Amino acid sequence: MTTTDGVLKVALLGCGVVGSEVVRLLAEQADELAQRVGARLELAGVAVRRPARHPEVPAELLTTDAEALVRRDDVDVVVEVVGGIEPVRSLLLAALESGKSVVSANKALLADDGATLHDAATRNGVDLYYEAAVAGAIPLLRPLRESLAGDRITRVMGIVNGTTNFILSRMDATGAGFDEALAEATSLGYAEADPTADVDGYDAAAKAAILAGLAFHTRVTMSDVHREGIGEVTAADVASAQAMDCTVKLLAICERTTVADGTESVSVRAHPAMIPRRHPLAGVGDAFNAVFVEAEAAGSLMFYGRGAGGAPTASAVLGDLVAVARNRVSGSRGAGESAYAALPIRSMGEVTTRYHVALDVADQPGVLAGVANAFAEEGVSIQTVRQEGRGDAATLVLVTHAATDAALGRTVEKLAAMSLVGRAASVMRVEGMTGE
Ligand SMILES: NC(=O)C1=CN([C@@H]2O[C@H](COP(=O)(O)OP(=O)(O)OC[C@H]3O[C@@H](n4cnc5c(N)ncnc54)[C@H](O)[C@@H]3O)[C@@H](O)[C@H]2O)C=CC1
Ligand SMILES: N[C@@H](CC=O)C(=O)O
Ligand code: NA
Repeated sequence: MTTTDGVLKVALLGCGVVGSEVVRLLAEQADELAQRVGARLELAGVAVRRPARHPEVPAELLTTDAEALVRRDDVDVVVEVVGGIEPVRSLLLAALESGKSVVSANKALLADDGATLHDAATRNGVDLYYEAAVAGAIPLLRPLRESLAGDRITRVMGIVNGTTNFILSRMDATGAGFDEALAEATSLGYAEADPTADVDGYDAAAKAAILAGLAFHTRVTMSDVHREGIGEVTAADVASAQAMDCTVKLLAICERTTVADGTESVSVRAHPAMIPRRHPLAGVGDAFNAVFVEAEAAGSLMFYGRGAGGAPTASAVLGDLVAVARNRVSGSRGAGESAYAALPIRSMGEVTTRYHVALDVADQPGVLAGVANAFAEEGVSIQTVRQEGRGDAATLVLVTHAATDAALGRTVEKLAAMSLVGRAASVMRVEGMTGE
């Protein structure tokens, strides 16, 4: 569909942190956006739950009937900044089925059931864009989908959750415990009233699923992602990381693995890990995000910036809105989903990782041999070992070479069952270290 009267009508669903900034930027930049698109972008309506709470929006645009709004014939593009699965999935499907293009910031929905939405977009010849859903303002999905479409991406690793990065940065800088750092994140407005999705890693896992799908041309959903949050990260873990010149980050890691017979699979995970301080991701502080992309021809690329917040996220939403609006003006559509590779998902147990293990041990002859034996029995090779303290307060700190996550997990279980070994003071994966 092309615009006939030089105007494209936009239905906005949701007017919270992000939506209110979309409204502001659309109004403030109306003339420039019209020049860039070749048509004026006008709000057809703004669906909210409580109209009285939105004095910033002209009253005649506000509605509580999102369904009627997305079905209106005069609407060209639906912008969704509500969040969650339902009723949003049904609303966006209705929009796509009735020929509207969709811009969304909703990683939870895209990671849960992006395939259904993509299918509807393709069937109806319209666009589905969601740059804001991963790493907010940082242009990342379009580079994966377009700029790197001629290359072969092998790995995507990054910090994609601002709230947890702020918490871990505070724990690292001040020695604060998790609860104290979370309270500070809440008081500064980074963490939401219910920070579960951030703290428990759901937000990072959803973003990892979206990144893996785009990077490897395959379908990945939330249920394919191995997820661990940062709720268990202790001040002792952070101190342990510091002792080996590392810091703790919540990482999203998407990898393509090729085995000897040429068979390929992908692994997708989001979990806390220690990374060396010299690694570029270690220097990403506060609520910032950064993502490393490794591609065969391009080599390593790093994307850095604000992954959260109203204005930065609205920037990405408006970028998508301009892109889909331009397509409508020219009567075209952008690249749709590319999932031809249909790669199998590698289970976490098969993924190759490295562990840092700090054990409270009795400082007695034979302890080190017993510990080394537990690793050897599982075929896990130790890279470094050092002892901190003496007597009852002795701690053995080991860093392994790469081994399967399953073998490392079994090793830790064996260690925990040994009589001369007390509690494991810290067990954490290590990423970004050079060497095997
Ligand atoms: N806040 C951030 O920094 C970022 C947010 N996002 C995503 O953007 C989306 C919106 O996030 P926020 O603006 O932070 O959330 P928010 O909670 O501030 O705003 C959501 C708005 O949607 C409204 N709403 C809820 N159900 C509705 C319904 N059925 N019909 C109409 N309106 C409804 C709510 O009243 C609220 O005003 C989410 O998908 C979120 O994951 C993505 C990147 C960053
Ligand atoms: N809650 C998210 C916001 C953006 O996706 C975060 O903290 O990064
Ligand atoms: Na982005």
